[in-house]
Amino acid sequence: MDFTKPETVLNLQNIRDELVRMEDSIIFKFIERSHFATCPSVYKENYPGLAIPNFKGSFLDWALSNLEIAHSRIRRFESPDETPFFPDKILKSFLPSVNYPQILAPYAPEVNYNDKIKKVYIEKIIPLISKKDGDDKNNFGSVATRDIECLQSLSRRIHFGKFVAEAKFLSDIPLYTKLIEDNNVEGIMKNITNSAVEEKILERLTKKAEVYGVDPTNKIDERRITSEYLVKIYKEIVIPITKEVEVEYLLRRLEK
Ligand SMILES: C=C(O[C@@H]1C=C(C(=O)O)C=C[C@H]1O)C(=O)O
Repeated sequence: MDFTKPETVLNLQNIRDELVRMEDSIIFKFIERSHFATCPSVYKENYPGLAIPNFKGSFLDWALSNLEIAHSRIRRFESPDETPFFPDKILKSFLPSVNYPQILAPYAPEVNYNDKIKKVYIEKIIPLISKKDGDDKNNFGSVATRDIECLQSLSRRIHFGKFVAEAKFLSDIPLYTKLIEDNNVEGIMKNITNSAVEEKILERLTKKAEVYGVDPTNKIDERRITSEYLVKIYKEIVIPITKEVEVEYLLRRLEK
């Protein structure tokens, strides 16, 4: 897949192959995060024990927003497959623009589910993948660093739904035009859903989790990432939000 060649990006099989490759990255990043406790203080807004001068937000927000500012200066968010968590804070790059060809509709950057991704990551994924509950004050920095890796991988995977949606729109313009004109959200959701592909993903995740395993150094009384957890995360979070991205992108597709 080459973002300077739209035909390689809007090929549905190429997109699905890229989504498969992202599974490995997400699993390994979850395993890295699983070495630490939940560390709830990392996610608390203005937590007294983690006072950050001149900043309103959580320790994670400070780390993630400042990393995104640095990455924006080296052009990360000009790439069509990258969606920032703090779009209002990123800056113009000092590198020359790559001038990627237009692949998605102009409003695509406005389809941004990162607030929801961060919320569900903190509330539902962290309790599943952390090795135990509670704060580990010596590892707040490591935890935020691992969280950022997990969040950026989840964000890229879920927002790939825009490329899937564009590829599906182009594969049957009359069908999707009618559904969009009728604001038929249910009909769009039904038509973008491919249960066979979803089933295959969940089966593969089960096998991958068994093959990759989890860190054997985790102590007996510590939580471990199981294939059930990974399947649950994809089935209840990753795939549904990817489809929400597809539907929202398509609902606006006839905008001039
Ligand atoms: C990504 C696609 O669209 C939908 C979302 C999927 C997912 O998030 O894994 C899988 C199949 C479809 O229901 C696709 O068709 O490949």
